[in-house]
Amino acid sequence: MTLALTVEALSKSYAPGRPPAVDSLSFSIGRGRTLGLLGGNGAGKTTTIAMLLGLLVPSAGRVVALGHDMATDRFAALARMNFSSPYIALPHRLSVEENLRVYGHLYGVPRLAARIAELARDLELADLLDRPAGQLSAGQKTRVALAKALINRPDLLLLDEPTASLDPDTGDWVRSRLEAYRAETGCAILLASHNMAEVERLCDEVLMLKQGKAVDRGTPAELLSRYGRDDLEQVFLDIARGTRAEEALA
Ligand SMILES: Nc1ncnc2c1ncn2[C@@H]1O[C@H](COP(=O)(O)OP(=O)(O)OP(=O)(O)O)[C@@H](O)[C@H]1O
Repeated sequence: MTLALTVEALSKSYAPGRPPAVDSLSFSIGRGRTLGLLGGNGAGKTTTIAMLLGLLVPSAGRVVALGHDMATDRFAALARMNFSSPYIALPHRLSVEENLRVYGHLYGVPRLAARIAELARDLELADLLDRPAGQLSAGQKTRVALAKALINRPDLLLLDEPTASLDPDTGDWVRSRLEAYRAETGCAILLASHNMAEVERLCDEVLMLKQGKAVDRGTPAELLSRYGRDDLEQVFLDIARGTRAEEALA
């Protein structure tokens, strides 16, 4: 399998004397595959994604994205990566189209007007293109964030809570768009999510994080069988409450 992302013993300490936010994390994602990064609040998911994007400097470890070492060669990888996070606001006064144009230029997208038209059609954004980004509803903003995340046709997509604050129907629609994009392009996806049904649907493999450490991993089916549970929500609770993961790994 060709690997899109390899992470080796990645760690981040924000302050000396405090436990690391991410503690010697290792995993890989193959082309066309989706890895779910799961963990409770403060488990280290956002910190991990920020290091993968080069926004935070790791305290230790190595990241190789799309064949490029992020410590020495990150701009070559970043051109073929993208991300979506509900915590990063789009410039408010710019219209949706202006936002997409700015990001398209940042990523050096060829034939940008045609790409924006294609995204507007695929993501049903045509009616929003003239609207200032700051005036959109949370759900509309999430759709624009998805357009921004796909603008450069990434081969590696890092998604932090891509369907947070969406109603079930719109959330389902976003998941379908992601599945279609992955099938069409072979894009690899890292998905941090608190939505267990979403993780079961989209992820080939799941990594469970607790206090910055990987405490369990496997396909959704393997985790269900290992914990003797019917759904990932119950597995998540077992791990979060700390009763079963250690036994399962023993
Ligand atoms: N800029 C920062 N400075 C200091 N500590 C930080 C900083 N950002 C995050 N942390 C700490 O690092 C730990 C991991 O936080 P992180 O945001 O990565 O978790 P998360 O899994 O994304 O959580 P959530 O699900 O709540 O978004 C937490 O203890 C948090 O308080």
